[in-house]
Amino acid sequence: MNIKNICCIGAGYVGGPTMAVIAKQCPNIKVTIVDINEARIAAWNSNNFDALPVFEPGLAEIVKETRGRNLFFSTDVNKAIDEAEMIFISVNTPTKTYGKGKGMAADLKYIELCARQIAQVAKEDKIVVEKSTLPVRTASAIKSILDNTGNGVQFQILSNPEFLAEGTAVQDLLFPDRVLIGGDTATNEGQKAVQSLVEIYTNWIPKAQVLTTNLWSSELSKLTANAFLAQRVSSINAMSEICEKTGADVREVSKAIGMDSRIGSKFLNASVGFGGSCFQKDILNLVYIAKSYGLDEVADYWEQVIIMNEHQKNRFSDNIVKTLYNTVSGKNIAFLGWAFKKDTNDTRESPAIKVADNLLNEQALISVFDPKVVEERIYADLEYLNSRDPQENRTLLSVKKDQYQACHNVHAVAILTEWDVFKTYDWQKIYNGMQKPAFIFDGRGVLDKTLMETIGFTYYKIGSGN
Ligand SMILES: NC(=O)C1=CN([C@@H]2O[C@H](COP(=O)(O)OP(=O)(O)OC[C@H]3O[C@@H](n4cnc5c(N)ncnc54)[C@H](O)[C@@H]3O)[C@@H](O)[C@H]2O)C=CC1
Ligand SMILES: O=C(O)[C@H]1O[C@H](OP(=O)(O)OP(=O)(O)OC[C@H]2O[C@@H](n3ccc(=O)[nH]c3=O)[C@H](O)[C@@H]2O)[C@H](O)[C@@H](O)[C@@H]1O
Repeated sequence: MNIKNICCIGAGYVGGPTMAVIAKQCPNIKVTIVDINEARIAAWNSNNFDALPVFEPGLAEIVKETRGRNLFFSTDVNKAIDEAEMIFISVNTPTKTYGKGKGMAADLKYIELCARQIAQVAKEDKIVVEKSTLPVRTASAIKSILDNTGNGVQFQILSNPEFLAEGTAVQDLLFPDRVLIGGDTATNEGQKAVQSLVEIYTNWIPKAQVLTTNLWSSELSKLTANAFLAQRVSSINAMSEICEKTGADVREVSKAIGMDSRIGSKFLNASVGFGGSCFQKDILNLVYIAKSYGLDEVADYWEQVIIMNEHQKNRFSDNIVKTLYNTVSGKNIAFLGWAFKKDTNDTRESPAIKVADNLLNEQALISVFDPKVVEERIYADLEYLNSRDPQENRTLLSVKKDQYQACHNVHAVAILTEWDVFKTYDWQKIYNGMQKPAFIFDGRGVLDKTLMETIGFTYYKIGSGN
């Protein structure tokens, strides 16, 4: 089946970039991205390309090229569903904050609402594609909702999880390691639906990299990939603590083990902890699934990845307090970076939030500078934790327009995100403006130790034992 009209429900970090790249690579397909969030759609439609809702290198150029040609953003969800032959569901699937599975299971209410809306609106056969990350076997729940409308419309469900990482989304979408498509292997219709999605991707991706599986393998592979990636970060972070006690350097250890081709060199950067909207959520979801099948040892094994990550964030703030003579009350600490990684404005589950919260509990005064994150986002992140009165957050923490303002007169600088630009700052100037002794706590290992110590800083680098 030659697809000509696609719709994507959810104009977020995944829906926006993913569909923009499909529109770019398939000029003959009309792609409409819909969302109930009017402000988000207005921002996608804005002519201020610096203010698109998602900042990703290269994305604004693609939106400029395709928007109005074959890429459209709209709040008219029903119309887009009605017109599309293939509907991607790319809505959020956060950790449940209520009821059964609270704090662990994925909240599928947005997915279910989409399925019900598709069921209600569709008058012709449709292919429904799970783009969101979902618990294994969700496709059967979606199918059950869609098949019980009684209007005779036939639906095929595909699983097509997204593996892009933020900050490199466009490159990841243009040159993915693989694309995964799961479908119904038992019927011809199921396999035809799989092929129609394969045909879309093979417009720019070599066929050998488009992998097809059954639905459940596809759904579970996404959770598995994120669990393995997060596990690597927790594993190297665990080693970073041993390095600090023993005089080893975690960067040397990473290099040494990464040269073993069985281990590989990627994803071995020790850090103040992993963040992002998905690693924690997806592992918690995996833990919940394992528990629900009575697989307690499996659940405990994966839960340890999260426990280690929490420990890494807490030990970073504990170390700041301990080094600053066991109290930070009334002391000024600059945060460079708030995003959960470089090259994104996304702050979801950023380790900076937890580290700030810990230090605010100790009555520190924090000034933050991040090249891409806006002030209100930072306050919203803190307010979400509900640790103190929102006004108190605004009194204790201020957001600065540049790095020199943020670091002026502070006792310590903490680096929370690995923005490349931090390396280019005039660190002598920063040192001159600070209280002495001047401390740097480099939670991402981005600065040069020798240079910092020559300037006069007392410099702590995560995972460095000397
Ligand atoms: N953020 C990332 O880098 C990645 C995320 N994922 C997965 O993709 C999914 C989406 O994630 P994000 O794009 O980050 O979420 P997001 O929160 O940025 O975007 C989701 C959008 O869906 C909209 N939405 C929710 N319910 C809707 C409905 N019924 N009708 C219309 N719009 C609706 C929301 O208003 C929101 O704009 C999640 O399952 C996530 O786990 C997968 C790979 C990467
Ligand atoms: O499902 C998702 O949402 C996505 O989750 C991650 O992508 P993302 O969270 O955008 O970014 P990563 O590059 O994976 O970084 C996640 C966190 O781990 C940290 N990290 C990563 C690598 C590393 O070596 N060390 C480290 O601390 C990063 O700083 C960041 O806080 C996966 O890499 C994507 O494949 C997946 O699609």
